[in-house]
Amino acid sequence: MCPIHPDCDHKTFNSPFRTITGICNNIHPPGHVPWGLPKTQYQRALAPNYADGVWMPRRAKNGGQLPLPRLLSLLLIRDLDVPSDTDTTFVMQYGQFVDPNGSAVPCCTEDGEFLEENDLSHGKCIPIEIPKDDPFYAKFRQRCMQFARSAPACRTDGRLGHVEQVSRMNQNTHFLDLSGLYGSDDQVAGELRTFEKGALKVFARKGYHQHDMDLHPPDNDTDVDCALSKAIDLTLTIFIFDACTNTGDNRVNVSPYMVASQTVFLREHNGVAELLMELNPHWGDERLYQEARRILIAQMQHITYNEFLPILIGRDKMQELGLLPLQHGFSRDYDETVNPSVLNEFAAAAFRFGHSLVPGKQDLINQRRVKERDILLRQHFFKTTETYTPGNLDKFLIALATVPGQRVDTYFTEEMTNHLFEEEGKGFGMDIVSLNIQRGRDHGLPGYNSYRELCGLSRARDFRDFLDVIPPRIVEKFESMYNSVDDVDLFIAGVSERPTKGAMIGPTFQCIIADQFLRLKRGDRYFYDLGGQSGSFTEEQLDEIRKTSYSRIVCDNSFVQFIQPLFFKAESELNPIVSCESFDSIPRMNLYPWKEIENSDWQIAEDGVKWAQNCDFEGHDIDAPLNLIDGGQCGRICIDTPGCNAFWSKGGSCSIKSIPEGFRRTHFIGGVCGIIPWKF
Ligand code: HEM
Repeated sequence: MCPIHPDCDHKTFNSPFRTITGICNNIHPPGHVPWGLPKTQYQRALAPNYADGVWMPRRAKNGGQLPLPRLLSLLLIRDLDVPSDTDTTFVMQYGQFVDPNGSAVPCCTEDGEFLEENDLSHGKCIPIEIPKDDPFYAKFRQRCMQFARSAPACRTDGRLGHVEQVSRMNQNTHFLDLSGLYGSDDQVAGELRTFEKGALKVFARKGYHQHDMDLHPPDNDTDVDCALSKAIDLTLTIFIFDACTNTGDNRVNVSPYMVASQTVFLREHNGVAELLMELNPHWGDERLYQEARRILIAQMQHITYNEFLPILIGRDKMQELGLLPLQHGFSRDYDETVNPSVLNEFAAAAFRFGHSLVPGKQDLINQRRVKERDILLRQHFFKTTETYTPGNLDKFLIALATVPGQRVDTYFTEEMTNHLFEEEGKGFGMDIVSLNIQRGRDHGLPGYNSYRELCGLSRARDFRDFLDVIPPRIVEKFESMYNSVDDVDLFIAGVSERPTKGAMIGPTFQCIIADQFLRLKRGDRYFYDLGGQSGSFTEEQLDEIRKTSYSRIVCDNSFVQFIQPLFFKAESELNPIVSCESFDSIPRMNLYPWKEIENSDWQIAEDGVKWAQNCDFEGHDIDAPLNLIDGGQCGRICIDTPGCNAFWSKGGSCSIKSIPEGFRRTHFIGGVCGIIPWKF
């Protein structure tokens, strides 16, 4: 049975707060599946290419087999350290963090052989064949690498036809909404909350500065295989039976770097909720939680578009698509016809560029910038124990800002290509490159050549036509492996492209990723800098949000004392290491614009906006929308006129362009900007 999604009611639609599941973000016709909800299908940039037109993985153009993914990986991928001159390891880590997006199906025998056909009757397996003479796996006698097909999604159009996927991993909403921190369904979201003072649950350590030592609470009930903890801190071993942390998304446990980068957001949420309570003692838990969540999501979106994307896709591309954040005022970019859902090409290929950046070791670097030690990735997949040792989280954070990042290329660490998710004592794991290539075929992604055309490059007729963006030594190998230029897999060709000027990635991945982030902006009615919406901030609030940087979040939520203002960029003359106390260099958001005037008539109900039944307002002569003010009063709100000189009055007009004496500027429900008499 396909899930039935409730239609959106008026109240939720007009709430200043986005829902946990993403429902009500888009306007959608009754009966249609709303866009961007958890466990709904990816959308596609190009129609799929399945061997049978429905679900069979893609085959070569001549109907034959495509080259074995592991052979491609062996031939094309090397483990070489190619550090970036300009960027830090954090670019990699943040990518994994924003990536907007079951039980394991056994597809191989315990001994690494293929299961009998009969045992594969569930049809979910397309295990990856390992060549007999594989230079690595042969010594372990492995011929079969686990690979379960992604689950088919219920099609949102309710029609029969080719299969669309709902990823095994992507249980989140499609939006950039920190669902990894807050959860994507109401039950999980509830489990993560304390229901007191708007706070999220933490594993609190006593005796330290408040929040600075809080960690994600341990989770003993997770479906990922987290190793038993041997936490060094004795007080911890009492509580932690299992080293998994409980968050909105289990993937946070994948490595200590990932845990460290998310923990600061957890602490930031609780810090913001606490400050909001000081400013607005009359707010209850729900209001504090929702407001803090709204601010946190805005901060994350700002960091993504202001700090991360310009490095990844380049400023020119951002400029071309109008993706660079505004310096002042509101954006008007929301377009209800834009589907924000994640593109299949993005999830199954392009955004996996990050796997090329993953370092083989994760470092612990202290405040004096001295490396204390490093840990090998293969020993730390899903083992977050290291982050529980006091002081280590700060050391991982400093390492993320200090160790040069890798480049996007065909150099991948062996930790990912031979030892991915290695179990203790086995000596081998899986190969991410093989998985990614196989995943693209599983999802029926057309070959690289089709995406070249989509992205404005010429459609290749001959392998030599790839030379415009791919180095000759790789093109030669493609030619030796693939029968036709149309057969080349998107993932492997994408990471092989030379980066576009000013970007980290080549033109094809750049085009797919840029399109995705355009959709995530234009298709999100709650995007942080959007004006005129129920979820809009006031201009003053927005100015504060724009001060956010990842460095400030780290400074405020860890013991890190010195950092460069641009966390994603290596330390340099223009980006020198400064004290966290230096608010000129690393500005801090001020929450004062969230202070609400206290007057019973104006209070916002706990659950957001409380609308009255009718609003019949006589004699309106200006084009300000009629609105119902909380408490049931009928009035008029001018929506963000330039300079925020809007005016609300019970019976007057809305045409006043400057703030008259005796009035002050404030914000109303839903973040609409206006002015009110001082006496309020
Ligand atoms: C320690 C680091 C990482 C590990 C161990 C890891 C591992 C994995 C694995 C095993 C998969 C599923 C492969 C499959 O069966 O199809 C996956 C998917 C993916 N990874 Fe990573 N990854 C890491 C870092 C990253 C980074 C840095 C990025 C991006 C910058 C990234 C982006 C993605 C995306 C977009 C997917 C597809 C998700 C989906 O289908 O919903 N990963 N990763």
